[in-house]
Amino acid sequence: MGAIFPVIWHGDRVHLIDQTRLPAAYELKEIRTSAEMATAIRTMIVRGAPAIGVAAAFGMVLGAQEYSGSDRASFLAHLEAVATDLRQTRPTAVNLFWAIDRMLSAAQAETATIEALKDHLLATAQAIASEDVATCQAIGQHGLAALPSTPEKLRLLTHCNAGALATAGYGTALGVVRSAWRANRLERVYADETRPRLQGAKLTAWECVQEGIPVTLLADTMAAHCMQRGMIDAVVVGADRIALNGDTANKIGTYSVALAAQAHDIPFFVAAPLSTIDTKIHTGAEIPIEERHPQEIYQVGFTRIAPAGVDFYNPAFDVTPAHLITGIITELGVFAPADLARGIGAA
Ligand SMILES: CSC[C@H]1O[C@H](OP(=O)(O)O)[C@H](O)[C@@H]1O
Repeated sequence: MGAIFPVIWHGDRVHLIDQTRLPAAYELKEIRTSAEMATAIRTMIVRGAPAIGVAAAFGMVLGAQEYSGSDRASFLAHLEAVATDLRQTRPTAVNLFWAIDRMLSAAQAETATIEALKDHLLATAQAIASEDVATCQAIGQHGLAALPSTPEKLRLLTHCNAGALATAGYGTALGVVRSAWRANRLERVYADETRPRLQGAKLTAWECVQEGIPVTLLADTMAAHCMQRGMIDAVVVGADRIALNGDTANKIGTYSVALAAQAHDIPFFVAAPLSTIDTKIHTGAEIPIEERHPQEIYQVGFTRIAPAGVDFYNPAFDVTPAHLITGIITELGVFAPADLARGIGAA
């Protein structure tokens, strides 16, 4: 298999890799309406912060296609309604809101006709996607330069899936992995399975196998043990929202990995595009944490693993405080958390 692109524009509709079917089956889900795109994001057919933003951008294009009138004001009102639906799909990944806002800004363009404006919206969504692939490749290169210089071939641990499937292509944390592999600087990836949705087992392991990258799958409880045994040289994870002080929201369990990395003096990197940095918030305490259905915890496949009468708590993300993060790898370069705001020109 060649490069992986989870969101593909196809004439007048979108084809999504159905990530709920991997690794058992590689299936494309056809999305023809903005409502179908909202459902696809909410049900994690497409997931991953940048990928959610790209999907929402094309959801706005589909929404524009659904308008058949000729009045600009009512067209813009229709787009705002579509944006509201898409905004309500998932609360944590700021890329979703960044992409929707960029599409609404594009809708303010002065064009001769509504049809020309629809074309402009499509071009904007396509730009968001192509820019994200280039951004991930830049993150990969900056991340490669930031990794420990020894050993020659590194053993990297990652959590969840911050790969091509979680972006427009190439990946953020897995973008660093891909760049290290292609530079002959990688021995193997240790992938946390990442309960409850198992993105590590189902998606990261799949991406590594597709690319021939040696990968060891770990139960989430094993990361600290592997660090204690000297099996891990560095940790690289993705992000869903980063505050200006560097506090980072990422998949649940990331904070635990960061604590273990600090305890064993192992570098812990966050890889994310600038579109993941929320310049409106100063600390991680302001990041909304999505809570998902308890069934994700009490059911594995078709098997219920907990008795009735049990309460559940299912936060999809946690916040790693900036002091546990060695560096934040962006397309502009790698920043210590304390330098992030100044580094991106937001100070
Ligand atoms: C490229 S960052 C992807 C980021 O999003 C994932 O969350 P989800 O699978 O729930 O969308 C996870 O936090 C990844 O690190």
